[in-house]
Amino acid sequence: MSDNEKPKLGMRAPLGVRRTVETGKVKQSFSHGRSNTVVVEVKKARVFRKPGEAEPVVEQAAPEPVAAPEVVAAPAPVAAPVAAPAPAPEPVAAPVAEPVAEAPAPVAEAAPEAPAAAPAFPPPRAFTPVAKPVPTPPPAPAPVVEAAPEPVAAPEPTPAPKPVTATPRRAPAPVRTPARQAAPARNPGNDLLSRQERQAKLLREAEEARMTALEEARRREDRLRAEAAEEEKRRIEQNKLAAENPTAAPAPAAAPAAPAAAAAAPTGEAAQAEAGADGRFPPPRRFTPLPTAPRPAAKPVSREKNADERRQSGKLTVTRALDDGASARTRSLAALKRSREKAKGSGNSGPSIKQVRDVNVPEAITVQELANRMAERGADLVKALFKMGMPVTITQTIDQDTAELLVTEFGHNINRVSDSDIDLTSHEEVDSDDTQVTRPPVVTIMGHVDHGKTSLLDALRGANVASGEAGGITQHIGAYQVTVKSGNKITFLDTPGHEAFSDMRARGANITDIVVLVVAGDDGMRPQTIEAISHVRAAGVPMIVAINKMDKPGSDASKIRQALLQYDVQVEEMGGDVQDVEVSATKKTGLEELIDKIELQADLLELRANPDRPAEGTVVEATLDKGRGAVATVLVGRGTLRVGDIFVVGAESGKVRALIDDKGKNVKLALPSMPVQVLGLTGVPSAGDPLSVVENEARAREVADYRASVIQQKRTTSAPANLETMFSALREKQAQQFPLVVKADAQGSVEAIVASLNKISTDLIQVRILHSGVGGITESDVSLAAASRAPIIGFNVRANSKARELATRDGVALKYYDVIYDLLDEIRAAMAGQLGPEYLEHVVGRAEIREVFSAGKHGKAAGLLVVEGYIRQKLRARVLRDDVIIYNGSISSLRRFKDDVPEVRAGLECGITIEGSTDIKAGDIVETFEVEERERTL
Ligand SMILES: Nc1nc2c(ncn2[C@@H]2O[C@H](COP(=O)(O)OP(=O)(O)OP(=O)(O)O)[C@@H](O)[C@H]2O)c(=O)[nH]1
Repeated sequence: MSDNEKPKLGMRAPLGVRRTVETGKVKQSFSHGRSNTVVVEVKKARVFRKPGEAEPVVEQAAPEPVAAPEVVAAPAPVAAPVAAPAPAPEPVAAPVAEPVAEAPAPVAEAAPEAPAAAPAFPPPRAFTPVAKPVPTPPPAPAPVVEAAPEPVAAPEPTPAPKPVTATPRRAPAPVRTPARQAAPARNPGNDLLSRQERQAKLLREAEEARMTALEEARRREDRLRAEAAEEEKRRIEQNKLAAENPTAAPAPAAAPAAPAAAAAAPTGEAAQAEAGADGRFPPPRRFTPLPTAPRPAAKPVSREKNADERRQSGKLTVTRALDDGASARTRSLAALKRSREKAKGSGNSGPSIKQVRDVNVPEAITVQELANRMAERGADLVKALFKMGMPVTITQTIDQDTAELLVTEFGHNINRVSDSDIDLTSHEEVDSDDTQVTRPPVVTIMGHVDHGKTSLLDALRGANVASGEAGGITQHIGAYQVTVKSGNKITFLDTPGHEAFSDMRARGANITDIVVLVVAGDDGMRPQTIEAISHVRAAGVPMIVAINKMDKPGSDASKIRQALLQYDVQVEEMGGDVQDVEVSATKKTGLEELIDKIELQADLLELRANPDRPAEGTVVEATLDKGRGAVATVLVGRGTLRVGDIFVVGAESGKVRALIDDKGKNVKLALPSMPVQVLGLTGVPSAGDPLSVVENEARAREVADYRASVIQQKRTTSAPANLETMFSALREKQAQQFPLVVKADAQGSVEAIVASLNKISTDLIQVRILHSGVGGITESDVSLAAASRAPIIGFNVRANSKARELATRDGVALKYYDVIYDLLDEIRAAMAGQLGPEYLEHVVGRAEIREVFSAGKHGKAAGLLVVEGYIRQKLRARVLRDDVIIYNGSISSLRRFKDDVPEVRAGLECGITIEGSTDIKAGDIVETFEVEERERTL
């Protein structure tokens, strides 16, 4: 047919509308049970043919659908055989304005990865998978295209393209035509079904291939790890060898490692390994990086894996949160209980062997403490005691004998301990004569208040302490050492003269060698002079009488000497053996004579002590210093006290931190008879407490603890009940309480104040000391006082700022004193004020009832004869029958011969009515009395 030849009408293909699109749904199955349904459209290429041209038969290449993103991720090798089915039945120039046309590029890229496919089929020029996913689910067009090679991966023979060009093709296909035309299926339904089956099969196979690849990757990783471990091991061995034999060449040892390292490591590291292998320097320590394992698809999920995933993803889901809980789960309570029971069971499994103990039992011990020492249950001991007929509680104290019964009952051994076993006994030791040297005498100045003790001591030591004392009276024991003209030393203790300091005086007398009794020549014997004489006598120490103030015009020494005789003190001038001396502290007369007499007395006493032994002494005074803590003034008795010595003092212990002498100088040591301030105590001891240096801190603590326990026991143990204590307790209950908190600057002051306050107490009101102590007033003192609404007494101490604030807030009265008698006077007045005024009854008249009448609504009227005093209207009256009061009230009316009278005197008769209906009879006595209100004094 020539070109000019026009087509004939009859040969033309009939016109018609044919379906150009085939649609169907494909269900995709993915890992983890996921699936996706994709609507697949199969577009048929529209081919324009010339009339009479035969329709080409092209079979549709299989792999249209597949839009799964998962599949995209599949490793490359899987795609190998993919390109195979690509050959387009028609060499169609791709550029079509449809997304389908973009497909060729990725396909072409995939091709080199599938060399196997290359020789089998010629490379496709334009493979257009005609699958166009209708976006029911999300997949975008791009992944679809990329996915193309993957599903085709299966070496599926079916899609093998048949070059089914039954009719000769026209060479230049019109550009507008689609890439190829899918062959119209003879039976579209069957075709669709078979395609879906194929699709499913392909997917399955792709999944299998992926799993195989993952498995391979895992094996490879394991192999690499094993190699790395082996290499590391080899390297360590090699290093060890090199260390053992440094001369040996490291090269041969390293050699085998090199290739492995090279294989495992990236190129740079491989080079280093080689360098190490040639022996010039030891191979560097290297860690072979391990490839990270790809995420396994469908493995049983382990907890570790979950943790990894959580770490990596950083996403929190409900499942993960729940998993978290599971991973953090600890042992259940039941498991814990079981394990405990098991442990208990195992503990009881063998026959338990009772441990026999040696139990230290003191003279008195609480049941609880004994149980602790025996390692037995307290309840068992109580039960045992109950069986013995002793119903005691666990906190009660039992004696040593009862304790022994219990100890033996429970199969232990008793070890009876007495106080002396724990406490120090060194004070009982006597130093041998050859170790002793002469020591200075300790002289205590005693006497009544204001008789000039401090002034005399001032005069002796050349200082002026008296002027600095509050109120001019001594309130502490001052301790001083004076070097006299002869070069000898004398230690003086100044005691307070006020009556409150009786204990201090007693203490002074007890630790002294000689007492100087100061009596003012112008005043004579006074109460505290007499008390001092008693103390001296009780202490059994010699006395020297110093008659002071002899410069004063009214002073009479002979009068004093005579007065002393009354108290059995016979001075030399009166033919006795007590030395006496006339002095004037202000004029400094008679001082030499006094010193001479002290030295003479000291010589007679032959005072000696061993300085080369652990020191022993007595606390003269103790205070709590703000900066230095507890400070004790100690008079060394024997031995030498040194800085660094460990000591026990009363119930306190410590280590000597510093020693300060009476002039305020730091000294290294204190010899016998020397008074020193000791720093380094754990607490404030009591004045009079003994101080002993011990070998070590443990011993010091042991003794201090023991002494503290004894004090505690004394305080808490109640006195045995008897009638006397019962009544006194009853009296105390009836009496009003006057609570107080006492704080003072020194232990002796506290003691004196508390003793004096207790003396003020009467049957009606009693001082109750809530707390007393040394040191400033603190918040805890205020809190304590506030609880009982008690005032706080500060003697030579003040409250700190916080305590002041607290006191203002809680309304606690802070009372400061520096003179003890001011303190006592004020407290006395306050106590009297709390009691209120007192009422005194004065009986003013007595009358005898002669007759009794009824007085209607006024009660009863009585005819009386006044026998004593007078009877007045409105006076208070009592009716007595046989000396027993049967009525107490007042007289409402008083008449004489029917006339109201204000008063009837003794010897006259009268009539009275008394308030209330009282059974009065003839013969009863009416007593009238007046009540006087008087201010109370204590
Ligand atoms: N004229 C005269 N006055 C003296 C003499 N000695 C002391 N005084 C005075 O007596 C007063 C009391 O003296 P102190 O030394 O404080 O008396 P004290 O015995 O120490 O008193 P307390 O410390 O309270 O026990 C002071 O005013 C002294 O000046 C003296 O020898 N002659």
